[in-house]
Amino acid sequence: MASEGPVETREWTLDPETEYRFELDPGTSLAVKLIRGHAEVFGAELAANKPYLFGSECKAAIFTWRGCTIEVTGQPSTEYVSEETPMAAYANLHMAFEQMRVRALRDLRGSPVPEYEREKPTDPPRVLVLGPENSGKTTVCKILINYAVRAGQRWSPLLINTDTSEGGWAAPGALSAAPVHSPLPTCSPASPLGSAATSAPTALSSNALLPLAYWYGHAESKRNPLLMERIIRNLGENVTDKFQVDLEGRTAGLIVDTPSSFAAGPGSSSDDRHRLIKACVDAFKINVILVVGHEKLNVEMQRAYSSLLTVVKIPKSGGVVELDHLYRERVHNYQLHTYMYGQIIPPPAGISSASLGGETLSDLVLSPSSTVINFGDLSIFRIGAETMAPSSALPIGAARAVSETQAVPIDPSQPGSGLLNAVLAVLAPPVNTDESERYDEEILDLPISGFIIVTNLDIPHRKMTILAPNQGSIVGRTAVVGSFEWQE
Ligand SMILES: Nc1ncnc2c1ncn2[C@@H]1O[C@H](COP(=O)(O)OP(=O)(O)OP(=O)(O)O)[C@@H](O)[C@H]1O
Repeated sequence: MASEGPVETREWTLDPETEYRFELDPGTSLAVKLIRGHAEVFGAELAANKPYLFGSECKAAIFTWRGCTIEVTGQPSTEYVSEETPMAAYANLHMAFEQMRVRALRDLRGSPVPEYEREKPTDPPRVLVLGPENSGKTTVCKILINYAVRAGQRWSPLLINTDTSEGGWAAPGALSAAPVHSPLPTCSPASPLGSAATSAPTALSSNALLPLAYWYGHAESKRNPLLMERIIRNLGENVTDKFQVDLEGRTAGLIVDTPSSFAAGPGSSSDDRHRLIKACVDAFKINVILVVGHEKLNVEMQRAYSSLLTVVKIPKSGGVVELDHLYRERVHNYQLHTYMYGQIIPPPAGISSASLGGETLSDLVLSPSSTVINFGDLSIFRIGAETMAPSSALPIGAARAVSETQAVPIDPSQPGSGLLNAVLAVLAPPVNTDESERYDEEILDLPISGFIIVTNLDIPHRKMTILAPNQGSIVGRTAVVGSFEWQE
């Protein structure tokens, strides 16, 4: 029940197993303080008496298992309390995964196993989350990861993001993986998974994550399924290598978030979808598929995989908000700006100090550097044809002029190079000295070391201005352009 307080501050008292849901308009923010009881945001526990800030266009829920009182400052465009949440089902899932982790760790350490558990498998959970658009896949991933991190063993599960329309910890267009050591805060659409040390390792403290990221370059996975598949397999190889040396880390398992196009939707061919799901299942050695609220997909997955792994249909939350195309474009811009400039959320009136998922606000302001370089300082490529239509848009049987996984060099001095205001991923230097592998092939398999923006092209003087998160030299490096455009 809401009660009127001083300027725009209201108290909400929540019954057990209910949640306060809110949506914010562009340019507004909301501070939430827990006054009594216990509460969490997508599985991350709120500390008492500390204002948590939620930024522009955020949509989230404060859930409580046993009841609580919260104080809310700011004016959401929508706010209400819901008594119907799927949290009990998600908590049961978490418990099942927890048992799998404990069995895996016990097996690794050679600890005694109770009689009734002897026959049970000792594999940790490696979970693929599938579902249609706006079904709450990312939210389910966050909740399950946060519960694992908070559990007795303080596991650090790997969270793998294959949804390139969401930046994960890098920028939109990237696929990434990172072990999560502390709960993921849910603060703003600009950093859907919270802070990561992608642009400024020193500026971010306890929550800093160092993701491994690969550049796909587009928001839609159906645009270049071959490249997507190759990147998934690359990520998988890295995860396998990591687990081979980090045996205890392996017992925490992993959770893979996927784009909605893996589930269904216009323009995504059934063959491509199944190939990409299969690529994830193979690459990450998936043993559980979660299908969020989609009967048909659940039946499809049961048919294809039930003999190999466990397929579970889980309920969709009624709180998940439908995000339209324009919202998603705005989020891409927020994410790119956050990567360069950090996250600056003006707190609502009446809140002087607030934290954003555990980080104080000043920690989150970054200062990128703008430098002028020569055209020849950077080798720039595009993967696949210049104007790549989705496969489904090509006439049946039509072959592409340029292979989808061919790295095509771009000459910045050519008019129409498409580089002005383009977002470029600077790749890690190649480690492969094997002469037999062509360099333009190898480019596809190099991880991202950072992102830059071309803010000016001076063709007569063969120079370009680059916005980069730091002043490190990029001379001699290789960069790949995608289809994202920087907007001031
Ligand atoms: N219980 C809830 N209450 C309020 N908002 C919620 C709730 N659950 C999820 N949301 C919000 O709904 C939006 C969509 O959720 P989410 O990103 O998890 O869906 P998705 O299926 O991953 O989306 P996509 O279609 O991009 O793959 C997000 O902004 C999320 O914060």
